Amino acid sequence: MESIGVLMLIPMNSYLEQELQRRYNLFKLWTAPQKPQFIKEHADSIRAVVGNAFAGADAELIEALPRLEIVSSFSVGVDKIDLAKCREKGIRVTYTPDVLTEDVADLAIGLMLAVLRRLCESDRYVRSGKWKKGDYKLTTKFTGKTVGIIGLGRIGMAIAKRAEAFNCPICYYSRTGKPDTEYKYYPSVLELASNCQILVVACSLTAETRHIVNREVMNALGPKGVLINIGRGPHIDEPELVSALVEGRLGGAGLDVYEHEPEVPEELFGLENVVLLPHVGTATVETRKAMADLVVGNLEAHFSNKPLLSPLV
Ligand SMILES: O=CC(=O)O
Repeated sequence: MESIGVLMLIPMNSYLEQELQRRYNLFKLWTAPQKPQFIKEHADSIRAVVGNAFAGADAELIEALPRLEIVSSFSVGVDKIDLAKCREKGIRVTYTPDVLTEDVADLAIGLMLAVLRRLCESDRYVRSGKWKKGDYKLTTKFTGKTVGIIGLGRIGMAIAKRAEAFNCPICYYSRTGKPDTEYKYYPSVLELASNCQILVVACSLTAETRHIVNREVMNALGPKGVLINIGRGPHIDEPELVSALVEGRLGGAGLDVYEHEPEVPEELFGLENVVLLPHVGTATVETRKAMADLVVGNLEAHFSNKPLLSPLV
């Protein structure tokens, strides 16, 4: 039987790579010196693409792979995949929801604590020997702060549950109110930002949610407000974020994602009210293995004509 060709776009997880290699004819795009040439050469055998939060199947790649049947993303965010094109061509799309929800929500709470209690800055204070010359200054309490969540999906809800344990009142914005929660709903992000102390971006990135946090929203959050982003960089107007922080119009920020990763605006490096992480929301050994198993499980299901485990398209 002809072995099934699977194209992996970038290196993402060695266990996933191994498992794919055991089952399929795995093409690793990043190893090719001439990528377009490589795709052309193997287009006749590639039936699946595996991407992630950084690299997905765009229209050009989809057009270049006439036998493509499925895109299986090693991520919950699918903004790098041309979903409309996949629908149009009958290409299935799977992703990795649920298995990563806890890690991302944990990290969001970690960022809130890190920014308000200045955890990273105080760690630097100890390491640099400054403690010997005097105590670190007072910080801000987290327990009881009002947390506003943009997007009350799986991850948004998991953040809300965790923040509730810190006695934080919860409010949220989403396209429509959720009848099954008692959290306070605001019909606009501006109203949400005006009524919370910590604003968290937890929605998916679409044309509608790009720059959902703009200058006006940051001004509404204000000089004591804290912005947390565990969604995608383009949710926030980044140059506006930099000026709001530099000018003191925003109280602080905890960021796991950026508009042009891995580029991070250098103006942020010297700010003690900012915590910067390198897009690690799902980056634990346990969760990455569960994500890898789901990618492989979806491909196996597809190629044995069984129902997909986590289909999106
Ligand atoms: O950013 C991570 C993901 O989308 O899974």
